[in-house]
Amino acid sequence: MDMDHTVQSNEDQQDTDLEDQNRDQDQDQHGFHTAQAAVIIDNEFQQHESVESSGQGPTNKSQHRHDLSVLHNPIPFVAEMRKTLFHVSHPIELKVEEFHRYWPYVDNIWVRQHRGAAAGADKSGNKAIVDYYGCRLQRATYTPPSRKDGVSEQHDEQPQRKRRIRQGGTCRARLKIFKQEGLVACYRVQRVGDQEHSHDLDYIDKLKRNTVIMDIARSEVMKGFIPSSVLTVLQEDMAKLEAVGGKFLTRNDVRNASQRWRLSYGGKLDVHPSYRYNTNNDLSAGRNTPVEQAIKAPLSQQLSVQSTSLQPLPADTLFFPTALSESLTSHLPNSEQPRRSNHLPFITLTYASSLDSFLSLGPTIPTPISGPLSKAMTHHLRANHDAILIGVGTAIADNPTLNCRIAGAGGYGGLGWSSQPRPVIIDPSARWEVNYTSKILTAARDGRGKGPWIVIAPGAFPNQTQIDLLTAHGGKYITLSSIDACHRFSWEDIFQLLAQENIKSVMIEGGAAVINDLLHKQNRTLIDAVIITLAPMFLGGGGVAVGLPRCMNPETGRIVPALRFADVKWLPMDEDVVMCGRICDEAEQSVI
Ligand SMILES: NC(=O)C1=CN([C@@H]2O[C@H](COP(=O)(O)OP(=O)(O)OC[C@H]3O[C@@H](n4cnc5c(N)ncnc54)[C@H](OP(=O)(O)O)[C@@H]3O)[C@@H](O)[C@H]2O)C=CC1
Ligand SMILES: Nc1nc(O)c(N)c(N[C@@H]2O[C@H](COP(=O)(O)O)[C@@H](O)[C@H]2O)n1
Repeated sequence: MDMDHTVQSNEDQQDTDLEDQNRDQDQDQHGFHTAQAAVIIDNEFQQHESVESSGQGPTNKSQHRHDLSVLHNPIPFVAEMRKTLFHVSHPIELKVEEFHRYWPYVDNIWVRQHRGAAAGADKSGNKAIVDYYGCRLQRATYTPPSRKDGVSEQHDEQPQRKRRIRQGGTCRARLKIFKQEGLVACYRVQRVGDQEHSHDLDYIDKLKRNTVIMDIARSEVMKGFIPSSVLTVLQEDMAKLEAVGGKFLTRNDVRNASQRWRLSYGGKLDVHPSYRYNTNNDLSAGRNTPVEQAIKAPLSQQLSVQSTSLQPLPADTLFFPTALSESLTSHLPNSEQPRRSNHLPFITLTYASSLDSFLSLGPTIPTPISGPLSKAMTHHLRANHDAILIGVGTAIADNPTLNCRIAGAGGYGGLGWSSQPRPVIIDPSARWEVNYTSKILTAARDGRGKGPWIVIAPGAFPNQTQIDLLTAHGGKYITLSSIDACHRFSWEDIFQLLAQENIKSVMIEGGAAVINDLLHKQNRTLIDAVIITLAPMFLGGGGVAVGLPRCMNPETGRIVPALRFADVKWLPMDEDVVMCGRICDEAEQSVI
């Protein structure tokens, strides 16, 4: 790794890691002591100086990235995000926009130490840099300058603050962040070394507040409100405040966050209106300040306007009940059940069928079969597999997205590409004309899915535009050389190829040719689980059907069922029913 230059982080320059202890007693009615306030320039304030107005009066307009709306309409899963980015127990890929959205919630934990250039560039020549971070508690204990005769060396004329010195050098947790440019730009956050934090998240939240909390506090005070009343309002919904990291927010924090603004603001501060209304304690009775006049709209109205800047879950987000997901666990890749092969990925065969065993009305007619709940179940399955595989017939017929749209997956409230499976398309002749508008690429571009891998045979030559397009979206063509005289890959070779690409589980979605081939006697031993949705409908003749050839017992000459599943569970899902099962062993099958 080439570390060619060192950059001192903002946090390092600004963070004194000292907290005020004794300014509570001697404060004026505005919640701070003017003389003391002049001494202390808060580091968070400096960080956000650029966004604060230099104007003298309070403002009703949000000039902060984070204001009260962030607290009332938090970004989805914010508490989980903070935990994830505290532990970083596995590498996390984040979209650039996501990184900038989430990082301010954890910038009290991690302090940037230095920056380097990551080795090389990707095939498109896109450069990458790498930033190294350490836990805030990694730095040495800070000792303030010694005092002579009770007078500070730095601010002889100023009264002294009582300061708490935190013990440094106690935590060795470190991480690095690769910042990769390109069409699908990505920040990869991963741990350096194997040292865990020596403390929990609360511990660091108690020591230092993150940027979001300080922004919220500052933005409310800058509307002209007394810091202590702002604190009360922020603490009204402790669960929400805790979720964003503000469990230990103090009145001093609120004062510190707004210190510079208050010094430049000559006017009178007022009690926060929500404080007054909620406590039924009209502290500002009889006053009708300009600030109060300016903020006539109910808080809920102010919030609904501001919340447009937040990112709600996409409209197509799906939810799957926990109780049902627990019922499926026994047939999912991480179950205790031994797998068929240890060197191949866990293989789940899944599809939705009508009562007459059709997958669609016709080879080129996309056909909704699953109801809303079983559709959500399919996406739950997608979330639980590393890859999702289809034949090229399905890619051409359906122009599918092949992503996971369950709440909590990457792009649906989750971090980066978490729970997003890798789409794999078996296309020996490279006949799928993937283009910029293909849904699968649109999803990859939007960070709602991964770029597809297309498995082709030697002699298939996708054009250079398609190759470049796939690469730019994080996908690729993979040539599988072992193809038989009928231009077919063996399924074992396909799964081996995916295992080499570090795929540990594959969900086979269809279409009919793929399903029928895999259910065939010679291939079914590769399947670990079968999850089939049955919908209450007949599609009628002409559909694309799942079926097996007639089967005869060679010893008796009698016709027997072609296949019966074992370890079966039927799960009703609204109007549909889902069957989970496994393939019986050969011996068990012959008993049928
Ligand atoms: N209801 C449901 O759950 C689902 C429904 N569907 C429906 O299924 C239909 C599509 O099914 P279908 O037409 O059978 O197409 P498939 O999606 O099964 O694709 C079949 C093609 O994939 C390639 N292929 C498959 N297996 C292999 C192999 N082992 N080696 C090499 N190539 C292979 C072949 O391409 P080539 O011909 O180029 O050699 C083959 O013709 C669509 O109508 C779709 O809507 C699809 C998925 C799920
Ligand atoms: N589970 C299920 N139920 C249905 O009713 C279906 N039609 C399918 N089809 C499969 O899902 C793909 C579409 O996925 P996106 O919604 O575009 O992500 C389609 O291509 C089939 O593989 N599946």
